[in-house]
Amino acid sequence: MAMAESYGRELAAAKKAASLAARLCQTVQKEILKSDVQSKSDKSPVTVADYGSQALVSLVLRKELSSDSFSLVAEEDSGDLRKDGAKETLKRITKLVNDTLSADGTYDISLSDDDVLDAIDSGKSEGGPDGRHWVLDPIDGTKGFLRGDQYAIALALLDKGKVVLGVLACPNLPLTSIADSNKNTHESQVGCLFSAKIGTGSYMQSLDGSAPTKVHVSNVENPADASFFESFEAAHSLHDLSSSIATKLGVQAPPVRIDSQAKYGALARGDGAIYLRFPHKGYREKIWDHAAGCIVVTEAGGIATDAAGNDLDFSKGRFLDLDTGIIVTNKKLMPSLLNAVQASLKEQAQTASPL
Ligand SMILES: Nc1ncnc2c1ncn2[C@@H]1O[C@H](COP(=O)(O)OS(=O)(=O)O)[C@@H](OP(=O)(O)O)[C@H]1O
Ligand SMILES: [Mg+2]
Ligand SMILES: [Mg+2]
Ligand SMILES: [Mg+2]
Repeated sequence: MAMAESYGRELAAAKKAASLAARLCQTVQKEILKSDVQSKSDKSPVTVADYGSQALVSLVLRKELSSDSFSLVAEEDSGDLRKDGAKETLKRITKLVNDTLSADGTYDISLSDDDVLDAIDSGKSEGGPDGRHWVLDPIDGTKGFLRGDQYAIALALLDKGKVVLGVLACPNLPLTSIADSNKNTHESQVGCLFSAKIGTGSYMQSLDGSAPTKVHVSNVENPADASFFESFEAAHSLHDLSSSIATKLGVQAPPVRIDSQAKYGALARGDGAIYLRFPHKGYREKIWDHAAGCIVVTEAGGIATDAAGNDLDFSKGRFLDLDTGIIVTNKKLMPSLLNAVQASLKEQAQTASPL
């Protein structure tokens, strides 16, 4: 087709789905009970809110778009919920989903436990380079969520392997900049919804429903004035490597540690200028941890690449196939950031003890 796709209906559906999921997560975060936390086979935490959020997003997307070719690549699956002993947890998830739907009032439906399991399992797609695939992280930053800190509901759409739209709901992110966080965290209202569609820019609105306003990455050119974000969890990124890169680049300010793809949202509106993510060797990045964040930042005028400067490739299935790490910044800082990254990686390789 010669005419460019507009993806308007899809973006509206994605915003609706992520906002409803955010509401469910907020309900759970208010009353987090220890018993709500399950441990997946890889020992990472998963809560009733992760499952509930995934079920809700899947349901809303299918209701809003009623397409036969629905494909969803999502983090969670129902395996653990189908086990003996998970009945109560499943009931709680079903109730959370139904309560959220009925409070919203758009859809006059009530889901059974089986409907919820099926909705969760609609996220088993493998993605890939052909056709359209939704990509969902029902809660990104589950550890942050459990601490009462930052987390995000991250939803994106791939079309022929490219991210064409993304939304990030960040229920605990202040509407005003977190750069000067000591100053205003107490007064500032929280709950941001970022959204981006290819070729049309990035927007932010309040999760409570204000009008969207356009956001832009920081235009800092001098690294001395730049601040950078990295994962809160040291296990998720090599903090020593980031600090060596920052020193080489001439960054003065200490890193701002923040959970989840809220980092991409904060960067897209210029709260900080650089996001560095260097997982431990052997960790494979998943597409749902970056797809939405990536388009929110690039449509705000930024760039996200791997440590070699290559664009992130979301067309390879559930994993991102990349060289070493992910770096995100504005266009002016990228060349010097890439140099500093390469130099630090080289040093690291030289000092690593030979086998
Ligand atoms: N070892 C390791 N290395 C790198 N990344 C990992 C690792 N373990 C987990 N994860 C993924 O990190 C996601 C959380 O995002 P962040 O690291 O940005 O935030 S946080 O500070 O850790 O909360 C987190 O996403 P969620 O599981 O959705 O919370 C994981 O996909
Ligand atoms: Mg997880
Ligand atoms: Mg995640
Ligand atoms: Mg998650």
